[in-house]
Amino acid sequence: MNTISRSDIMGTVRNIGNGGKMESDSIRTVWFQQILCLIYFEEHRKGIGNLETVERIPFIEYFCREVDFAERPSPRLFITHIPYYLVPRGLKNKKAKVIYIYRNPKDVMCSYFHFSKKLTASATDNFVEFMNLFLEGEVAGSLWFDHIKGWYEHKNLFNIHFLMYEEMKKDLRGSVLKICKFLGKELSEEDVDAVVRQATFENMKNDPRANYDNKLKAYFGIQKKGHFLRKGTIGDWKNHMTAEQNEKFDMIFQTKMKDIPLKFIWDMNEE
Ligand SMILES: Nc1ncnc2c1ncn2[C@@H]1O[C@H](COP(=O)(O)OS(=O)(=O)O)[C@@H](OP(=O)(O)O)[C@H]1O
Repeated sequence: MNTISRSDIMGTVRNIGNGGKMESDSIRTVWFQQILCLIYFEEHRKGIGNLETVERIPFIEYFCREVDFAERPSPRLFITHIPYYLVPRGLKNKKAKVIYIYRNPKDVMCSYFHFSKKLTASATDNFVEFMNLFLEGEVAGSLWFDHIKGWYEHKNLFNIHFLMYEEMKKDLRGSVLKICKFLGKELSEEDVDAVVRQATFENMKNDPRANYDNKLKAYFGIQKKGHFLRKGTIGDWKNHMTAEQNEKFDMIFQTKMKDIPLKFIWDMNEE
């Protein structure tokens, strides 16, 4: 896919070390996928039909052997975790819109740790080891810091909007309205209510079209217990990291992110 038409949207969610979403890339990724489906597809919003979100909005880089991107009807919506330098060149003409969803990297790391433990080929079940791998970029998706810095430092090449997972969590309705505004989508109050209701963690967790429970085995060979939608909170890192680990993480974060003026939220009570 080298060209992208005017109506194309890529989301990139960079929730986890492996996360990124081209507007349409890594909040978390699956959350944004659901929100876009609810915004764009009336039947999804109304609960008619059983198409899963990943069928409506495919990944650019995974599970796409059966997908002919060029033939997809407009609006062409995609999600991805890939770094800015690997995206289709056509995105750089700014005709397609990109929404980059990012999450505080301590929660990204913890979420990724639990996801990774479910993988048949899990790198490690040990959090300390995982943290070292994460901070060295030895995880799928490579180094979180490089991913977000790459997109941010090259933002002028794209028609891109950065959105924080934590903001979505604290004000889902306001975030849905921001997304609609950026995308030029006008929804009735009732439709916005329907989007927000079905995009909450609890409702999404119980929505087989959106929760990826069916996909864990099919896509990742995962047979272990647990759900893809695990906790969906802000600050779970406090349940994982020691004071010493936290200090180490903060020092690395401050060094690597010193020139990136994006806001981060680390705690549910933080404004
Ligand atoms: N609706 C909603 N509300 C709040 N949080 C949500 C929601 N949907 C998904 N999630 C959380 O997103 C985390 C998974 O991120 P990704 O979808 O980016 O994963 S992946 O990159 O596609 O593997 C994972 O985070 P953790 O729960 O902390 O593990 C999901 O629970």
